[in-house]
This record gives sequence, C-alpha cells and structure tokens, in this order.
Amino acid sequence: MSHPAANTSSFMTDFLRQAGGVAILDGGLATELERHGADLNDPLWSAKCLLTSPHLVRAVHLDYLEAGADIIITASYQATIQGFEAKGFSRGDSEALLRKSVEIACEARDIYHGRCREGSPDGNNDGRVLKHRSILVAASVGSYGAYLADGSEYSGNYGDAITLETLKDFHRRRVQILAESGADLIAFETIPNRVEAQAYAELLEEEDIKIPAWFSFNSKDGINVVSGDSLLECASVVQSCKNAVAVGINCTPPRFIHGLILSIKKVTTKPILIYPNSGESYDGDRKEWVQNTGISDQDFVSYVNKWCEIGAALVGGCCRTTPHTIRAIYETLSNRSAASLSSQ
Ligand code: MET
Ligand SMILES: [Zn+2]
Repeated sequence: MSHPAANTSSFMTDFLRQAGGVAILDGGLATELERHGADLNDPLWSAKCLLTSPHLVRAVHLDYLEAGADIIITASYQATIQGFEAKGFSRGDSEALLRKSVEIACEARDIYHGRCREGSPDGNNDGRVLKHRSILVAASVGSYGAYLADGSEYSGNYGDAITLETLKDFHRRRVQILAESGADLIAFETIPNRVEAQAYAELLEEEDIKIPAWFSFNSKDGINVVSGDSLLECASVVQSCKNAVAVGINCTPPRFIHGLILSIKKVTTKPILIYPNSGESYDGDRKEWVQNTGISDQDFVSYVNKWCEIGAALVGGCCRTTPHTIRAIYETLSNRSAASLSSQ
C-alpha cells in the first residue's frame, strides 16, 4: 500500500477490515536490536543501526512480519536531523538517513512478500507466518525528549523554554521528510505530554502532510500521561486532528492498559492502538532494564483478548517485547476470529 487512500477518514478502517477487525503491530525494535548484540548506548539509540547495521534492522523487521505483524515501525524513533548533525553529518546526509529508515522497512516488506509467494500454501513454513496480506510501514517519530536522550520522554518535563512553537520547529523538517519517504503513515510514539501532541497536530495541518498519522502516549500511573497531563485532554487533541487515524498507548506496563483504553474511549471515535512494553522496569541511572520484573509472553497475551473486547483495534508490543510476543498475539487473535466465526 504505497499509495494510501486519499481519504484519511477511511484509511485505517479499511485496513482494519482487511485485517479481520484487529491489526497486529510489531514489537520492540531497539530492544530487539540489542538482543541481537547491537550496542545502542548512544544519543541516536536504535538510529545508530541505520549507520552501523542496516541489515540487522531489516532482519528484525522481517522477523516481526514472519511473526504475524501487519504493521512495522521504522528505526527513526531517535533519528533526528539535529542528532545526526551533532555527529558531524551534513544536512543532506542527515535527511538521507531518515529516508533510509523507511527504505529498509520497505525492503523488508518486499522480501517478505517474495517469501509469501514462495511459501508453502498449506501454511507449514517452519513456524513462520507467510500469509500474503497488506502491510503498512509506519515512520516512527519519537518525542523531543527522546532526542534529548536523557529519559525525559518518560517525564514529559521539558522546562519553560520549550513551547508549542519550539516543538513544531524541532519536528518540522523530519516530519516533512518522513511523509515523503514512501511510508504509509507516521507513528508519533511515546508522546509524554499534551503540548507535543498539539505541536504534531498543528504541524500536520500547517505542512499539509499527505499521509495519515497515529498518536501514541505513554503513562506511568495508568491514569494520566507521564507528564501528569490528562490523558482525556491529550486524546481529545488527537480526536480533533483530521489526519489522525488512531490514538493510543505504547511503552507502558501491560497492567495499566485496560483502564487507559476505557479512558481513551470516552473521548474518541478513532481506532485505539495499544502496544505496551514487557512490564519490566528500566533503571535510568544504570541505563538498563531490570531483568525478570516484567510478565511472560503468555501473560501478555492473556490480556490481549480483553483489550480487544473493550475496543483496542491495533495491538502489538513495545520495549522488551520480541517476535515471540507478536507470534503469541497472532495465535490468540487467530483463535479469537476462528471462535467468533464458528459462533455465527
Ligand atoms: N518503536 C520504538 C522501538 O520499539 C519505540 C520505543 S519506545 C521508547 O524501538
Ligand atoms: Zn518502548
């Protein structure tokens, strides 16, 4: 789907219908790259791999597609022109690196479709999901706090010097480039506060951005977004944005998701997306995840049907979830649609 429907309002609903009601997102990208040995201790985080190991990024996208993901999210979360320039890249090279994140994901999609054509029609493909279907490439945009690389995407506290206008100017060029890169939509991820959501919404409008976007917030108390801003107000900003095709929550512990979906539902008619982290805690001082503080893939999956019952329409995983998590989501959703068909 390199040319999404011009009509934004039906873009996601049409896609969801094709996907059988619920679409599957991929899982953590940066943490999965790390699991494969990448060292992401760098202000660019996963975007460092655009420079050092694009083949690994492509392989991880492919793993997620073969686990059943319908949407893959590019490695541009912490890729910014400002961040690349700080490393000595020219403006032109920095812009090319942003485009490269989308090219890599599109290549993974092409390879995947090739494998689907070659795959066995009886579905027996060494445990891989090789089912020809529409796949979307979502161009990730991380927050200003992610660029700062000081954990402030988990506090949302940018200080008084950062205003709506500063945020729009910070994001402007990157959003323009990603919108013209061949991606199907933009994924504004891990949004920590209301002003940044407002900045994104205004940018889409001012720059006449031609592809749709989803807006995903994070929460650390299950009630508000991480800055303390009201989730209802944040989701209302998205509800009034005509380019927004979904609103939801990512990188938040699974135990909070149920309540957050119920809140979002109060203020939106747009599809709700949910991609929690593994529930493990992150030690910001040591810059590492605390092992065994999260939940198993099976426990994660036991929540998924509930989330869909109360309205989630796109489900996947964020940090520390893996292709196994996505495969488990795929299985449970396949069983669910089989059960609902047989009860009709
Ligand atoms: N899509 C990004 C990733 O999985 C989201 C990171 S949330 C801190 O790497
Ligand atoms: Zn995350």
